[in-house]
Amino acid sequence: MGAAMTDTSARPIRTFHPRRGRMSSRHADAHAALWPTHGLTVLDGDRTPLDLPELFGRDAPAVLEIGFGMGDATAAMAAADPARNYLGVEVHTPGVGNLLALVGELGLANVRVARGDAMQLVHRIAPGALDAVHVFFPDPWPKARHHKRRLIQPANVALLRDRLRAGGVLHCATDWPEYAEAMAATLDADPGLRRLPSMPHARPETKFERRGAAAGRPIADLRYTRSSGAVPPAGAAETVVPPSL
Ligand SMILES: C[S@@+](CC[C@H](N)C(=O)[O-])C[C@H]1O[C@@H](n2cnc3c(N)ncnc32)[C@H](O)[C@@H]1O
Repeated sequence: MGAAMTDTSARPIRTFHPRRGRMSSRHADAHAALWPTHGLTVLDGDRTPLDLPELFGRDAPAVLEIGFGMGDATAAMAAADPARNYLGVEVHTPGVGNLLALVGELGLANVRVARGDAMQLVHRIAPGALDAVHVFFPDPWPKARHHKRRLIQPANVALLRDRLRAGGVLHCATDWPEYAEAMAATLDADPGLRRLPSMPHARPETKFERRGAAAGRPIADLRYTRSSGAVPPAGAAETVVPPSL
């Protein structure tokens, strides 16, 4: 690939908690074996276009999963859906190692694993290139002063919608009722998205879903499709962290 295109103009607001974590030897072995062929490092500000058919070695409908955690649901979905390519992106290193281990153990040829900030990666994906985007149990950031860190907010939704093909699906799930309401309001307000009936069984249960359900929290699945009509260009602007943070 040619020289990297970078945008260093803005420092992004982070949607994730910095978390420590070490890879187990199973994760480290999988990382050593599979990262060169199945891994992708996401660098802040890198705007080099990502060629999805080149990344997967084949041209097939592509699903992006943002914040896959330990990757069990990603691996299960990819195994059950070999005709589509699955690109998972996560910042948590043990999760990256775990998904790579599952890729090796299950022999998944249709999975690629990106490490870094998902919204940085999304900028590198061409408009209309994705068949689906999955955002399962994103960090709820319950305190009002942290709501700006939530992944599902208007500028991010506009960017994700722009990367979907017409008819492509944005599927979000949360166990946090107040975030579910805010998500629905944001997604309903996007001019290029149309709500679909909820289909909770359209995905496997995730680790964080199990935790939420065990704590008695209700699970909300919100599915939207990108309309085929013209939509305003994505408000791809990244916001800047105020100096006080
Ligand atoms: C609450 S966990 C849910 C994990 C998994 N989807 C599940 O349901 O078990 C949210 C995950 O999203 C990841 N995450 C949050 N913001 C992210 C971002 N901008 N890019 C990549 N991963 C992100 C976090 O590291 C965390 O692992």
